[in-house]
Amino acid sequence: MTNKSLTPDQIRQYNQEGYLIISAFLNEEEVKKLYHVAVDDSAISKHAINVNDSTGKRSKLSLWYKPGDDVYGLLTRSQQLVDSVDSLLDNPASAVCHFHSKLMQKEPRVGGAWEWHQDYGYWYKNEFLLPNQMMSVMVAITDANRENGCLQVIKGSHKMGRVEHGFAGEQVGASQRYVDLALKTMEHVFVELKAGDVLFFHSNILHRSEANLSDKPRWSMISCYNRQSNIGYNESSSSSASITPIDVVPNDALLTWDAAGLVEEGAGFLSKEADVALK
Ligand SMILES: O=C(O)CCC(=O)C(=O)O
Ligand SMILES: [Fe+2]
Repeated sequence: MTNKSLTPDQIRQYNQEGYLIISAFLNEEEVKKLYHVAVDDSAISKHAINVNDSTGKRSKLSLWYKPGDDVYGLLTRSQQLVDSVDSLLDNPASAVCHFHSKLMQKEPRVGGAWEWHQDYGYWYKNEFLLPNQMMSVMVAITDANRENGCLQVIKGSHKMGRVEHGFAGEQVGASQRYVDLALKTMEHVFVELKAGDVLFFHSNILHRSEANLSDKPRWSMISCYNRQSNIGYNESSSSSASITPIDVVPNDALLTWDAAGLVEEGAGFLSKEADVALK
């Protein structure tokens, strides 16, 4: 990680398009550490939730609320990541908080698709009122491309505001009618990332991903951020986490601190039954 602030141009681009890619956000050593810890992490595999797509293909994800002193937490809490988020979220007077993080494990030939949705389509159900104060950050742990099911976005669709969501198999998806209308005038972008690249995206941007039909895994970590000023009134599992300012750590913590995988007790893993948005 470097110590570079986002430029006014990058901030403008995020506001205009609803997403921003920063290439090589992590250096090679950082990616390697993250990857090796992730694939060996027994807490991650033990708490993995299977989510089927509409064709029955299975995606695995592990989700936790409290960013700790493990490698993921140190990345989520790093000065560079938190400062970048701070410069993109609305209401700079209020502190940046962590809503939840998840490790997305799209295994070769198994990893399923994600339907078109807005993350705020879920989070609205948690009764957060202010979508401009929420965002997701995807860190590519492996390369992500068309072959292994990279994320796709509809550029500028965050400006539509929240779209109606309903069930699509086990997942919650955005109204197909509104997706179709958006695609008439807005660009459909495949967000291909190299391991170590980071994608910042607005809580209301429409996004999806295809199944992984390749023989390469597609692993990524997604951290979701919120402002302290944005209360999730129906957010019990993390009631305090999402409005507790992040305990920021230096950028070099990821490499220099003695950090490994997730600690079972501290993280507060999600079980499928417990989540209002997955139900
Ligand atoms: O990992 C992906 O391809 C998309 C996952 C996603 O959008 C989500 O979990 O909200
Ligand atoms: Fe999403």
